[in-house]
Amino acid sequence: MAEQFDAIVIGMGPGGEVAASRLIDAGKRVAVVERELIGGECGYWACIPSKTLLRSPEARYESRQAAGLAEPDLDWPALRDYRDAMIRHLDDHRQVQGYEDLGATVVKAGARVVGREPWTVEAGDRTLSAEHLVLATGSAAFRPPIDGLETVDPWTNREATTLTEIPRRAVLVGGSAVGTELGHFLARMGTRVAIVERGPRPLGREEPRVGDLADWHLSQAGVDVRTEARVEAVRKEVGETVVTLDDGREIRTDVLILATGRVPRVDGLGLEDLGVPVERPDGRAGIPVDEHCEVAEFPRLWAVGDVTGVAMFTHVAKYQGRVAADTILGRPRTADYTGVPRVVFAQPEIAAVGLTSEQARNAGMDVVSSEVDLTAALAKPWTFDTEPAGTLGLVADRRRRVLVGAWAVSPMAGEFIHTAATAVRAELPIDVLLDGIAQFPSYNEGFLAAAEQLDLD
Ligand SMILES: Cc1cc2nc3c(=O)[nH]c(=O)nc-3n(C[C@H](O)[C@H](O)[C@H](O)COP(=O)(O)OP(=O)(O)OC[C@H]3O[C@@H](n4cnc5c(N)ncnc54)[C@H](O)[C@@H]3O)c2cc1C
Ligand SMILES: NC(=O)c1ccc[n+]([C@@H]2O[C@H](COP(=O)([O-])OP(=O)(O)OC[C@H]3O[C@@H](n4cnc5c(N)ncnc54)[C@H](O)[C@@H]3O)[C@@H](O)[C@H]2O)c1
Repeated sequence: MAEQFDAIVIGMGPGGEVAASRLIDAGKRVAVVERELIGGECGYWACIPSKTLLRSPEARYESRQAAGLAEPDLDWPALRDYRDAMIRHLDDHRQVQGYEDLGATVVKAGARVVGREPWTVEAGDRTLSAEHLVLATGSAAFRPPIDGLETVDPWTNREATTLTEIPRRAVLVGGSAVGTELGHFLARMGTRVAIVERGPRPLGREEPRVGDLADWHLSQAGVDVRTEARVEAVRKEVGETVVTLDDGREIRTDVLILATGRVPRVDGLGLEDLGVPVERPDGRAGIPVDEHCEVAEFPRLWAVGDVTGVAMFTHVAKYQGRVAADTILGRPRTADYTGVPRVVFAQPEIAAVGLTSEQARNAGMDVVSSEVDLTAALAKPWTFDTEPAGTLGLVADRRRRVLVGAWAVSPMAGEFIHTAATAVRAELPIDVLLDGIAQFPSYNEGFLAAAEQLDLD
């Protein structure tokens, strides 16, 4: 006999947690099913450990840039211990207890969907059924077809973010967000790092200028960035791994790290048997959802987070969790992704929002763009760093006189990009930006400087 609920949530990463919490708060009977750890990839093997690890080498480097400061020592065992505390020593019993205390049923097992009307799920030795089913199963590291890959025990984000010793040498395959962040971390910790990226520059989805600046800063950190290069084969030799590139060159390393993207986790969920699509209209993997995060033609089936393939960020997973839960609760919300910030926690931070110039042109806009060297335009970089760097760019639609995109490669870019995120989302008239009064001295003043460079007439 199935246990009855108002809603079942499969997968308790940030997307599932937000959806479940909102439904529980509203008094719904909720079952949550998690096969690993409540908190998901983000909490244990992605955002939390990576940002914790990045902070200490970043602060050490920043101390070199602040006048009159001596560089502090970095105590790796202490940083590692703090990282372990931040990932709760890979133990979620408090989270399980927390949800049970709130009245939810927690099932720690892999879930499989076996029926609809009502949605029926098997998890471990239990059968659960509910009117609403929320799929929040996230994504897993993509393993590219490389000869010999499995013979060299490659790391994914999981081994990299829970590392216990700093490797002497590392080759990162892929130079996007994961490759750039791990590249900075390892290089600043003393690892000899190479990044092998098949595209012409790192961070290929961003404005080309952003990729070029990312490349420059990685090189400054000592990373050997190889672009338009692919790893063809890898093999083990005594005590090391040999990486062969498509041009025949070889790199010798201690660890090979895959940073080649992620695939939505849909395997084993039983969705195909029920006819639920697991491919988006553009052919990419992911459960296609409408603007309420509901799966078309499958009423009361919802999907949130990485499994939707919309944008693989924790803040998007959480947003979709809010949209789906509120819609389930009878307060329909429509998801809008125009103002999603994209921050790579490199040094300095790399942040973007909205469209690139090319995307804006492809959308038929009358595109104007501008770029300012923040060190030439502002006082803040100089009060902050003795050897400052910082660049900010804007993309605007001349016809509507609104900002449609922005990017920055600068200290604190991950914070001040939110000014642009709000402007893009709200279609704030550029004239308001031009009449803006930002705090002096701040990086935010850069938006006025860059807006004044836009050729709007
Ligand atoms: C190295 C790295 C760093 C990152 N840093 C950032 C960052 O700084 N900021 C940011 O916004 N994003 C970051 N991301 C992306 C972020 O981690 C993801 O976007 C986020 O975790 C997605 O949340 P989610 O809830 O969709 O899925 P997940 O966090 O993947 O959680 C899904 C959960 O579902 C469970 N599950 C899967 N299948 C089943 C099943 N059949 N039955 C039961 N349970 C199941 C899994 O065990 C997992 O706990 C990073 C990613 C990586 C790899
Ligand atoms: N700070 C953050 O918000 C943050 C941090 C890390 C990851 N993430 C998210 O996690 C997801 C995964 O990130 P990611 O960097 O792993 O993936 P990605 O999909 O962003 O990029 C993968 C990169 O690997 C390259 N690549 C793929 N196969 C290759 C091959 N065989 N040889 C050489 N290069 C190859 C691609 O060209 C691309 O540049 C992304 O959606 C990202 O936004 C976010």
